[in-house]
Amino acid sequence: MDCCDAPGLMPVEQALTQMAQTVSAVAEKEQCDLADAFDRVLAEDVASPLDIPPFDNSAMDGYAFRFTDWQANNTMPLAGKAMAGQPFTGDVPVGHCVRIMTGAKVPEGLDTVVMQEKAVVSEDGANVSFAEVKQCSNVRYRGEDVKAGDVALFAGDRLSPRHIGQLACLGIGKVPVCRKLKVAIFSTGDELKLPGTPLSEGEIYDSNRFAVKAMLSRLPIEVRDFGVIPDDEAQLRQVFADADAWADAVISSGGVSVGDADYTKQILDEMGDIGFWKLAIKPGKPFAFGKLPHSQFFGLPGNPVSAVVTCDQLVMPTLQKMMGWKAEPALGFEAELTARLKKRPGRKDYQRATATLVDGQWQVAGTGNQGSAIFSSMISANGYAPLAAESAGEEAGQRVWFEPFAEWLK
Ligand SMILES: Nc1nc2c(c(=O)[nH]1)N[C@H]1C(S)=C(S)[C@@H](COP(=O)(O)OP(=O)(O)OC[C@H]3O[C@@H](n4cnc5c(N)ncnc54)[C@H](O)[C@@H]3O)O[C@H]1N2
Ligand code: MOO
Repeated sequence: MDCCDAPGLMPVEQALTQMAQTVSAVAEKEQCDLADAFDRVLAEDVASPLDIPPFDNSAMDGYAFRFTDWQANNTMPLAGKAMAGQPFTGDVPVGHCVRIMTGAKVPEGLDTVVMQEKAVVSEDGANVSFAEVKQCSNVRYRGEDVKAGDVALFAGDRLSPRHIGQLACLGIGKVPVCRKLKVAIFSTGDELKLPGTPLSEGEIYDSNRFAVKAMLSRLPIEVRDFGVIPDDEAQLRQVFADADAWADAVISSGGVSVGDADYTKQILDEMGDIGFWKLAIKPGKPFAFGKLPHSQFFGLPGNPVSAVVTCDQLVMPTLQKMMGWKAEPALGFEAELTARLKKRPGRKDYQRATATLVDGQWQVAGTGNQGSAIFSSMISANGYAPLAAESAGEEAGQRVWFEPFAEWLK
């Protein structure tokens, strides 16, 4: 399908759908200690092995008794103590109350707890009176949070601190997780130098590999970095083969355009299948997706902003699916634009933008020069104002959609 004024270019949404349909989730599972499970992707539904809470317990520090005993006599002798972890043992005699702490098991047969602030203790400490009592108050019942057998967490959940807390509540020490995805990365280009080394004329620093590696490191992914590969067809072919033999996904940057040293397309064509090569996205039109003999291939454009934005918008959602992670769509909101955003119709444009809260209202402004080599446009931004392919720019005062940067860009 062509995209309006960008003939021959596939729309972003179509590309995302095609990629999602092409890839599948890693099949291998492993058992992981709870202590190491943070950030991993759950491979199976987890049903609770027990009721949570496992026993009726007190929600307050106070006194427990039978409501009917209190109705008979609102002053009751103390029969003993129930502490968290040290339950009251034996039977509570009729007409008696028990001193109880928050989290302590409510003794057998008792049904009501009154907080200590609402109790009056006799001078000798032997009796306690309660003026006002609501039946069954301040008791947390067995299974009221999660019942044994209920599915508490689902296959495809990425284990956040909240999920880790839930697994711990359930007493689960070993967690079934998906194997970590293996992703190989490399940059291509004779002009690229390692940061920290001096530049000769015509050279620049390799920024894409570092940015992409940092993004991948935010997810449960094993990254293998093949470094910078010069514009040499034979070397490039060897790296493609080595990366493919090891990885589930290979991500290169540079060499996907039409320049004399842009060998990537030719190699992918020979070794595997090209899914698509050009998209109606800005920045990042020459973005490649394809299949190598063993792995999926993503070819990021060389320009640094294009590389980061296409990795963020196209590669990361596809890797999420490969990781087995059933991720939610990105959150966003509408906000007022404070200055014009320039754009030509044709490609969906991920304008780097800053959202600011002014007098309780969100306002959005672009970050200036949106050139695909202007990396500083990423730095003052805290998200995107994505403009639809057909948009011819947006005026100040209009409301635009704003998407905060995903966790891996922060
Ligand atoms: N005749 C045409 N020329 C170009 C087109 C086109 O359609 N026709 N597309 C332009 C667009 S859009 C982009 S984006 C780039 C993509 O080019 P490549 O992916 O082939 O990348 P290179 O040519 O290797 O590099 C482009 C640019 O980016 C710099 N670069 C490359 N790798 C890195 C890196 N790892 N870190 C930092 N900077 C990098 C490189 O030095 C170039 O300046 O093509 C346009 N040209
Ligand atoms: O990918 Mo290019 O972003 O349009 O410079």
